[in-house]
Amino acid sequence: MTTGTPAPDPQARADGEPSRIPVGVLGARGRMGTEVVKAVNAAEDLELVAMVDEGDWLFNVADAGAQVVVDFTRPDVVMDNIRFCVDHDIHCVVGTTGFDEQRLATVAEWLEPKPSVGVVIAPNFGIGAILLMRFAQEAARFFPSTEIVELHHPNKVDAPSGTAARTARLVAAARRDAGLPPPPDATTDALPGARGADVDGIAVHAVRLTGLVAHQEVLMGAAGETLTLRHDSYDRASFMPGVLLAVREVGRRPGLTVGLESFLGL
Ligand SMILES: NC(=O)C1=CN([C@@H]2O[C@H](COP(=O)(O)OP(=O)(O)OC[C@H]3O[C@@H](n4cnc5c(N)ncnc54)[C@H](OP(=O)(O)O)[C@@H]3O)[C@@H](O)[C@H]2O)C=CC1
Ligand SMILES: O=C(O)C1=N[C@H](C(=O)O)C[C@H](O)C1
Repeated sequence: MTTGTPAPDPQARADGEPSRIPVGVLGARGRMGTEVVKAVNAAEDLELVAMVDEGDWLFNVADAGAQVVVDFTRPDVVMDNIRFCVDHDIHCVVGTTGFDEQRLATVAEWLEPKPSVGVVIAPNFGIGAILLMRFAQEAARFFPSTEIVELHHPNKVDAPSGTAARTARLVAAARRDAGLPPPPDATTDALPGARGADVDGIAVHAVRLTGLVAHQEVLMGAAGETLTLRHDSYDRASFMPGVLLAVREVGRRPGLTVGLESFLGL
């Protein structure tokens, strides 16, 4: 340990005031973007410097000096946004869904020549949802049957949800690690779609319903018993503590981080 005068903070302001992290928001007029703008404005250590929506000039975030960009846009545009930010040495916190292994590998490749840039991609910033994924992973090996039901507001563009897809992959991996065979619940005669989508061998069912926000159940079954894990986001405010944590931490986590688990010490 060294003693004496601490090294100067490269972000410290000349007037001695604590510096604030300049943040840009992509998808700023959307359901999530609106909430992020409010949360950033309310945080004393963050400064909203750019709001970009469809049709706006993406260069605004670079021109405004954003050090961190938060992206809640759409699966079909998010890759271009990340590419732009990485190229301009801007850290990214990405909540937009639609990431498969191939997309994640592409982002990791873009980051290779940029050793100081961090990108966090998390399908869900809700603490309860992250814990549900962890609990499902833990329980997976004890139950031969597992299915997932995700329930969302009717304006959601993608199905199944990014959270459900990641939960299915995590559960499937835990089952494989434990040597479990695929769930034994095949149906010989089903209308197409009735048994949900197959994500890594796990059936995922998507409900869209006016009145809902974001909800997920993981159902597990063994002889004579079931376990149901459920999480409910009743308000998009539920995602904000996780988003702000990622904004504050991403600069200290270069490279690609998938999921917020490691930021929570999980
Ligand atoms: N990780 C998490 O915790 C969460 C993730 N999500 C995910 O976030 C994403 C957004 O969800 P939500 O806010 O409900 O969706 P919205 O449709 O309400 O918001 C998306 C916004 O992005 C805008 N947009 C479209 N293209 C661009 C672009 N090229 N540049 C900048 N902005 C653009 C849209 O504009 P326009 O409407 O004009 O097209 C819209 O304002 C989804 O993928 C969703 O699944 C949602 C909740 C939590
Ligand atoms: O679109 C949404 O609303 C949500 N999207 C994310 C997902 O697809 O998992 C997270 C949350 O479920 C809300």
